[in-house]
Parts: sequence; structure tokens; C-alpha cells
Amino acid sequence: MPINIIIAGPRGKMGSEAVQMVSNEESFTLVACIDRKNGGKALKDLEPFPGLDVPIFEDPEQCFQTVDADVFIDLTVPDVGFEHTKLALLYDIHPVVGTSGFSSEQVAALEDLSVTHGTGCIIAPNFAVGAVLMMQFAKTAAKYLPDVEIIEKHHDQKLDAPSGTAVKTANMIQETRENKQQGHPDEKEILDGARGAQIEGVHIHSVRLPGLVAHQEVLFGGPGQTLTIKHDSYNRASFMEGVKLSVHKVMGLNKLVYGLENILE
Ligand SMILES: NC(=O)C1=CN([C@@H]2O[C@H](COP(=O)(O)OP(=O)(O)OC[C@H]3O[C@@H](n4cnc5c(N)ncnc54)[C@H](OP(=O)(O)O)[C@@H]3O)[C@@H](O)[C@H]2O)C=CC1
Ligand SMILES: O=C(O)C1=N[C@H](C(=O)O)C[C@H](O)C1
Repeated sequence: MPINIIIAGPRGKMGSEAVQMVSNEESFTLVACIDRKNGGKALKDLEPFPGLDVPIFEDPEQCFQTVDADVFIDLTVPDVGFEHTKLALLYDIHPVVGTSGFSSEQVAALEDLSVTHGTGCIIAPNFAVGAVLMMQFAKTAAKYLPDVEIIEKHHDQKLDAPSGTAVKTANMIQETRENKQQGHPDEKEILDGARGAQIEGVHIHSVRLPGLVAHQEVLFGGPGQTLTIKHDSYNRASFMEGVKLSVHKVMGLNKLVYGLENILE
């Protein structure tokens, strides 16, 4: 039986890549899309998707009520993605969420809803396998080199800063890093923001430039040495294997999983 999928954000950079991936995958069927601008049309009416006879809904609730779907993929913006995901869980449709920028309270609320409904959900700050390895290597390194800073670099159309990946990396580093005040104890920012944002003492610096896609370096320092763990996504195809895997795995879950590393074999 093919897995029936709804995608929200089909005209976006990630959404359009996901539409192509799902359409090309034999075990998946794209049954509907949610798009705030093209309700009532079909994907084939939009320029990038000739031949795709897939209905578009503006109202997510109407979509979830009307369409028989197993999995819902969200690739939109944080607040909208949160509402979509809540609604999908209420309709027992398994969400796979790539949208970044959810607060920890929002993730906790979705966790509760997922458990209450017994409907699996995957939220992945980064679907690229290399990025997941970068985070895991950084977590290991932080045990031995607790002085660490994160530099994330993205295209200049990105709405959220720091990136979901940087936040997740900092959280994973916290699991092994000794609690320490980094830099000079009398350090003073002459210009606000010069030392970046911080998550429990781990500094995060966000760069936004045209020409970039998604890149991150985790820099560690010790006496007489540095270690840099670096990952680059050069296009959105880099994320699609992770989306595909998540769609398959979410069907067998009855709670929320946060991070692709938890479903990689
Ligand atoms: N987890 C991962 O591996 C990855 C996650 N991401 C995340 O995925 C999300 C999408 O990224 P990307 O494709 O680059 O972004 P885009 O801006 O290219 O696409 C966003 C889509 O969301 C739609 N959208 C925006 N605002 C609303 C709204 N208020 N209601 C409904 N739809 C809306 C846009 O439609 P419209 O044209 O109408 O505005 C557009 O189709 C981001 O949160 C990004 O951080 C990105 C890459 C990888
Ligand atoms: O907006 C993006 O492009 C990306 N967003 C995700 C994030 O915030 O970490 C994943 C990846 O970095 C690309």
C-alpha cells in the first residue's frame, strides 16, 4: 500500500523539492497540498508542476477532513507550521516537520498531543545525514574540548536566526560539555551582539548571505589546538533522503521524535 502524503508549502524551496521527491517515489502518493495562495487549484495549474493532478487546499482543516492521508509534511514558517502540525495530530495524520524555529514550549505541546493521540510525529531540525553526523561528532568532541562556538551560515531568505540546526547542536553539546564560562571572565561587548547569541554558554553566530544554502561550523579550542567540524548543504536535494526516511519511520511511531539521529539505523 502506498503512503498517502499531504505537503504544506509546495511552492517553497524545500516544499517544491519535496513535491518532486514524493511524486517520484513509488511507495508514496501525493494526495493534496496546503498553500495559502492557490486553494481550489491543482498543482498542475502552477508553473513548476506540469502534469501533477493534486488538489490544493487553503484551509488546512478542510484538507485534513477531506483527504485520506497517512503523513503530513510541513515546510512552511514556524507559527503556521506549529498550527498545521497540531491539527494533523488531531486528525491522526502523522506529521513530518522540517520547518524550523519552533520554541521549546511548542515542541513540548506537540509532544503531549502526539502521546495523547498515539500518533507518531517527527520534527527534524535538519534532514541532511551529514548535518546529523556533524551534530553527533560535535557532541562527542564537547566532552573533551568544552570551549566551543557555533557559526551557522544560510541564504538571506531565511526567516529564523539562529538556525534550528544550531540550536539542536548547542543542545546536544550540552549533554556532554562541562558547564563552564567561556572566554575572559572580564570580557565586555563593546558592540551589542559582538559575541553572538548564547545557549547555556555556547555562543552561536548567524551569517546570512545570498549565494549560501545551509552551512555550519562547530569550532573547538584547547591548549595549542583547534578542531573544526563542518557541514555544507549545497542544494535542497541534500535533505530529501532524510525526509523520505522520516515518512517511512513516522508510520511506526506513537510519540514525537525530535531529531533525525533518533531514527537513523
Ligand atoms: N529540516 C530541514 O532539513 C530543513 C528545514 N528547512 C526549513 O523549512 C522551512 C521552509 O524553508 P524554505 O523552503 O527554504 O522556505 P521558503 O520561504 O522557500 O518556503 C516557505 C513556504 O511557506 C509558505 N508560507 C509562508 N508563510 C506562510 C503562511 N503565513 N501561511 C502559509 N504558508 C506560508 C510560503 O508561501 P508564500 O510564497 O505564500 O509565502 C512558501 O511556500 C523553513 O522553516 C526552513 O528553516 C529548510 C531546509 C532544510
Ligand atoms: O532555512 C534553511 O534553509 C534551513 N533551515 C534548517 C535550520 O534552521 O537549521 C535546516 C537547514 O539548516 C536549512
